[in-house]
Amino acid sequence: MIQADSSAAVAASPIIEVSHVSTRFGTAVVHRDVSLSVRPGEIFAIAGGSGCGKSVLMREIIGLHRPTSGTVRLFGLDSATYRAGRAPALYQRFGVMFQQGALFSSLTLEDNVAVPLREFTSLSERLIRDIVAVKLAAVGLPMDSGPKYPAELSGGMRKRGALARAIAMDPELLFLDEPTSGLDPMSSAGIDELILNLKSLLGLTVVMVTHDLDLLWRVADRVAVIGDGRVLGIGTMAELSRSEEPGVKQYFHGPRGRGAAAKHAWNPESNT
Ligand SMILES: Nc1ncnc2c1ncn2[C@@H]1O[C@H](COP(=O)(O)OP(=O)(O)OP(=O)(O)O)[C@@H](O)[C@H]1O
Repeated sequence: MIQADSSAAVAASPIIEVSHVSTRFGTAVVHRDVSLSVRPGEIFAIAGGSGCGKSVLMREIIGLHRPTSGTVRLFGLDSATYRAGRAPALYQRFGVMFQQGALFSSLTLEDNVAVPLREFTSLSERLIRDIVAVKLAAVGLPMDSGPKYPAELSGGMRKRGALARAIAMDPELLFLDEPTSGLDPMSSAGIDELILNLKSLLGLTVVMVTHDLDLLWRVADRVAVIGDGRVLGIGTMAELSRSEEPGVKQYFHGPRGRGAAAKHAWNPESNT
C-alpha cells in the first residue's frame, strides 16, 4: 500500500490533517482508523466505491459532522473548535460545492453567487455586483446568465454557478463533492479544465470527492482510495494504478478503471 502520509513526500505543513478517525452510525461502521493529510496547493481527491464514506469524511473535515473518535484539523484548528462555532473566520477561508441542491432555486444565478458576500461582508451592493460578474467570468459563464434562475440553466452551467458561489469569498481551499456527477462527457471535461484553471489562477488547494476516474486521471495530484472503512492507498494515480492492495486493484483494474487508464495513456503492463 502506498503510504504518502508517512513518507518524506509530505514537505509543506498540511492544510488538513485527519488522524485516526472512526465513524459509526448506530451499529454501522463507516470509517475505521482513517488518517490522511492534504498539503497546500494540491488537488487531493477522496475516491472509492459508492457508500464507502467519502462524503461523510468531507463533512467531518468541514465540521458538519462529528467523528465517533479521532481528530480532524483544518488550517491547524481542531474541528471540535469550529464545529462549536468558535472560529467564524475559518468559514471564510474555504468554499464548498455540494453535490446536490447547490443553488437556491428561488434566486437568480447572480443572487446565488452574492449570498456569501451579503452574509459575511459589508461591501456595497455595487461592489458585490462587480465581484459577482468577475466570479461568473472566472467559471466561464456568460454575463447574460446572471439574471437567470437555476431552472433556466443547463446542468453544466448550474455546476459552474455553484463553483462561482464557492469561490465568491476568495477562499484558499475549495471542497468539491462529485463535481462532474450528472454531466455528459463534454461538460465533465469542461469542469476538469475549470478546476485546473482555478487552481493555477487562484492558487487554490482543492479537495474533491469523486468516483469519476477520468476526472481523477486528469486533475488529481494525489488520491486517497477508501474502502472497507479504511484508507486502502494514497498516492498519484500512476502509483495507485500499480498498487498490489486488492481493494485498490479492484478499483483501478475493473472495466471502468482500465478504460479511463487507457484514455490517459497508462499502460497496465508497463512499469513506468
Ligand atoms: N446521517 C447519517 N445517518 C446514518 N447513516 C449515514 C448518514 N450519513 C451517511 N450515512 C451512511 O454512511 C455511509 C457512507 O455515506 P457517504 O455518503 O459518505 O458515502 P459516499 O462514499 O459518499 O457514497 P456515494 O459515492 O454513493 O455518494 C452510507 O452507508 C450512508 O448510508
